[in-house]
Amino acid sequence: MHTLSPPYSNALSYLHRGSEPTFRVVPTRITVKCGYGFESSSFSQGVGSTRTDWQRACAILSSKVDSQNEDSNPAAAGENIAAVNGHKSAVTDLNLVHVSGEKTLPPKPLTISDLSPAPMHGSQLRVAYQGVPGAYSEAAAGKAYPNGEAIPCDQFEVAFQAVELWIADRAVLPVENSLGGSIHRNYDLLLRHRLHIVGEVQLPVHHCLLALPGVRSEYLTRVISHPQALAQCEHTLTKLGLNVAREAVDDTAGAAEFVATNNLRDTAAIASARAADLYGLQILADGIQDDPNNVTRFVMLAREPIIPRTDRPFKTSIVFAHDKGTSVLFKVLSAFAFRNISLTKIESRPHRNRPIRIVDDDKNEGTAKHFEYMFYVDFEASMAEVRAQNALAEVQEFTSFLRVLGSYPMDMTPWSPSASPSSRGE
Ligand SMILES: O=C(O)C(=O)C[C@]1(C(=O)O)C=C[C@@H](O)C=C1
Repeated sequence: MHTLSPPYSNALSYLHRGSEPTFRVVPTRITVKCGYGFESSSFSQGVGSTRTDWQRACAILSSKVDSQNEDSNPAAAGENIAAVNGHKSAVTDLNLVHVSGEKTLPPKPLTISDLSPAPMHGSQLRVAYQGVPGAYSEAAAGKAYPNGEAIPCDQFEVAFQAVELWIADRAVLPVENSLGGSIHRNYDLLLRHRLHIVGEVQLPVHHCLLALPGVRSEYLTRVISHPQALAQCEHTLTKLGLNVAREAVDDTAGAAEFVATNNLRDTAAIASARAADLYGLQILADGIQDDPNNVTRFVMLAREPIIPRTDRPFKTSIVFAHDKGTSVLFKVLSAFAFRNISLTKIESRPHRNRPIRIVDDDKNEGTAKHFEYMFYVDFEASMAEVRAQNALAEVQEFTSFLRVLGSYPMDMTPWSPSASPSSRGE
């Protein structure tokens, strides 16, 4: 028998926990060594049409750029660690932030000026997302936090760390798409990091084929985009006669920006209409996703969980494993079925610590090699409901590892699929 990790170890203690930190450390002394300056873009703010424009307007939290700076400044190598007022962060593997010129100073105690109220009453939430302006993740961050300040990050992991290091207050990250399936990387990162899911947003994703002005589709030898976007448009590209090379890049808007800045007349990008505007590209084809109802589900992550409620529909996300492998799956799922709790998602990922279980057969017939999994389940109930607490108590008995990733309001916004070309009079 094992115990649930806080704050779910005891349903009552969970219910009585504060939902948001009352105070937070303001990272005024944290700098992001990205070479672009340290202003971040706001959702309401235009970012210009070229990379240079938006580089001026925002910083990408980039581990890559930081390591380039390291090369040019050998004295700083090995010192690129996160710090607030000289207090080093526990996380040192990504060179996310660097405090310059303070190498010899001992850590200073935090003072009252390092603390300020959580950004709940007027001040802007800083929301990390992966990609560059024009990415769907930026739109999802805007839907989740309409008055938030968008902070682009070059990798999913950087977005997680931005929240852990108080550079951002929330991260908004994709977990699954209705056509392309799960974004496995984020499932793995949810387990590796200690952030809590505090909400979800579902974003209709409407893809366009973008190219430089004047380029015709006959000239194209390559289409580039995020692998999910390429998967979501696979059949339509073929129907359009675009049997050209398809190459994966980090994000859809990054693909558009790459075509524009490198003046590539033989390459098209799959990205949003907003990316076309931002990077000065023309739309060769509109609505090229294979299904008009193409939706990506994003989760909102925070350092603290929210208090679960029962006055609106809630979802709870858990991850579990068992020493004896998949044999417990049926028992675990029956704990929900028995209480009429619907599951909305089930996903399995390789068990990180023990991906294979070797079992020698008693009858000397050989050795079975079982793959081991972590199971991720989303169910439609709030942790404030007794039936959910009882179900988890039962799941706990059947599993050797169980963690509640979050209990959060379901996205119930009215369905509005992205506008099709015909509905826009084209
Ligand atoms: O590349 C982007 O624009 C993203 O925001 C990433 C992403 C994803 O990871 O699935 C988000 C939504 C779409 O499904 C396509 C790509």
